[in-house]
Amino acid sequence: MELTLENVTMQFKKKSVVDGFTITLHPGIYGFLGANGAGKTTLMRIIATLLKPTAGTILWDGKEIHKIREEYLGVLGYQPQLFGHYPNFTGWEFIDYLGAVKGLSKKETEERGKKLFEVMDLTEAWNKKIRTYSGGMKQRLNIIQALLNDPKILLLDEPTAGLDPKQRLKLKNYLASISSNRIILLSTHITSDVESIADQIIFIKDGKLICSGKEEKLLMEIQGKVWEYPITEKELLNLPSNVQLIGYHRDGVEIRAKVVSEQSPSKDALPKAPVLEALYLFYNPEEIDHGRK
Ligand SMILES: Nc1ncnc2c1ncn2[C@@H]1O[C@H](COP(=O)(O)OP(=O)(O)OP(=O)(O)O)[C@@H](O)[C@H]1O
Repeated sequence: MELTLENVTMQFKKKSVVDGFTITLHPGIYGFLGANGAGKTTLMRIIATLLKPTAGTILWDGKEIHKIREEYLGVLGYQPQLFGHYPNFTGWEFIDYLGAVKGLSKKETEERGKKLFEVMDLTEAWNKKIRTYSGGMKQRLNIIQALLNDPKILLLDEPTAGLDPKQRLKLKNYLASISSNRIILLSTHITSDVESIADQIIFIKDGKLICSGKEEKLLMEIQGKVWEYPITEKELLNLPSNVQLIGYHRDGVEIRAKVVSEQSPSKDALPKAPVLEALYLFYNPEEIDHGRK
């Protein structure tokens, strides 16, 4: 089971928003990390065959996906960021309808749908009209429809948006439990969404693959470069460009800053363990908010 992206490129008005993306995916969870506008959604839409790339190919077990589109869509589940639900359908009617569209029998839809409503904490709302759903409820219905056909390739575009911490955890655990025999690509810009569940991390920036691999391996990049130290308010607002702020907290009158820096930023700096958020900020330094706690 293998999904291969070869030099996938997408240009809009001659601007490459996905640029020579090459990677091979195997069963497991891939945390797809990148800032807003990095190209995650565009690449997912290309993998879902909704967009045809300007250049490059995607192969599912060696076959070009557009040549086997019908077969390919049968193994694909896609949760887009925005999803046009039918407001006058109940949650269940919507899933029942999509089950038919996906070619499932009534029995299959009922069995899988029921289980997924439970997993997504939506059982109590199954018979309510979608127009009465909150944003988070619609998101959970959106995830249910992606999982309905028991897909071998599952594309989740910021699935945790609108979910509370308990629902996030439940979703994480569920994805971990089904990941051994399917490829799950989960896009997010929130590193904690994929920490501890992703088998591999993929970083995208400006449409380009920055790096990919196991979290521990990628963290080697910032090994020995994460520091914490006391800092004044003025210093905090005027950090040198080679010192990247990850966060800070106030401890009484003292402010303690956490940074990524090649060299120790202060004689009082203590080395800290590298974490995924630090690596994300290392690749996206312009995102650092100096006013953030
Ligand atoms: N149809 C389009 N026409 C022109 N530009 C587009 C189109 N779709 C996307 N873009 C641009 O491509 C870039 C990548 O967008 P994309 O939505 O793929 O990023 P993203 O990583 O998913 O971001 P987000 O986390 O905000 O969803 C952005 O600059 C966006 O404005």
